[in-house]
Amino acid sequence: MTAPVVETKGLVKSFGDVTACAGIDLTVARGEIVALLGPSGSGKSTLLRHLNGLTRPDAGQVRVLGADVATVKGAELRALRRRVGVVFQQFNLVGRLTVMENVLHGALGRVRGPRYGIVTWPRSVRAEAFEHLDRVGLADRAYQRAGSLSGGQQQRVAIARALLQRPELMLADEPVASLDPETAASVMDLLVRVCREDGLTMVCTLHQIELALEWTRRVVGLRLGEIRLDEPTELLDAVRLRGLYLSDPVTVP
Ligand SMILES: Nc1ncnc2c1ncn2[C@@H]1O[C@H](COP(=O)(O)OP(=O)(O)OP(=O)(O)O)[C@@H](O)[C@H]1O
Repeated sequence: MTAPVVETKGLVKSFGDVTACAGIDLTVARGEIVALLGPSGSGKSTLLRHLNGLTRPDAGQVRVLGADVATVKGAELRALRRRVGVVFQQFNLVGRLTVMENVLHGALGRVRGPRYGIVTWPRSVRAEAFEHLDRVGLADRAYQRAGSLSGGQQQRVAIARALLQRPELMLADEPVASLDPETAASVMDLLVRVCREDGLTMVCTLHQIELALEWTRRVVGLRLGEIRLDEPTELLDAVRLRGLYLSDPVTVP
């Protein structure tokens, strides 16, 4: 059996007196497409940030692609981050640069030296970047300023940039929260499709129950920093998932 891509055991993380993760056990196998759902403040983003070493646990274990996130540092941490692509809610593109330059930034971890302008990148990397732009449907926008694109197009560029990293694990933190419903569905479709095509594992925080039900294979529901539900999507429905968002009896005034 191959080792899990993600394995947390008893993960605890607090910020002052707020406990964001209250002992999380989560195992994600290679190739799984997992949604993290739960109300605001339930710990979804904090859990996700542990998975590329942006946050370290106060207690418990976090293993990602074989690395121990509690202790990994220096070159080993950089190597882990190269293997983990991240897509953010706000796209995080450099708006004044072209679409192509933004995508090329995805290769910075494996192509040495500062790069100024597209032609300073090796031809093979440019070709690979162009392929990914084509996959996300934006080959014809390669030389346009990234800041001039719509939100949905910018997120497609961010996905192409993450793919150029050649990641094994894709993390997406509310990747469609800033988009209108139709665009959100098309970007989710793209994200899940490219992950499947490339055999990537994906963990994605979402606010929209319907998108999780339609596009992901497994839902992990968080509440107050704990996993309250972890099931294959096919066994779930919107009514059960909405239960995650209802107040706990103990917190009702
Ligand atoms: N860097 C930080 N400093 C202080 N508190 C933090 C920090 N990061 C998270 N928290 C707190 O930890 C709790 C969990 O936050 P987190 O962002 O993980 O929740 P979330 O489920 O992703 O919420 P949302 O859906 O609103 O993004 C919240 O109470 C939040 O205020």
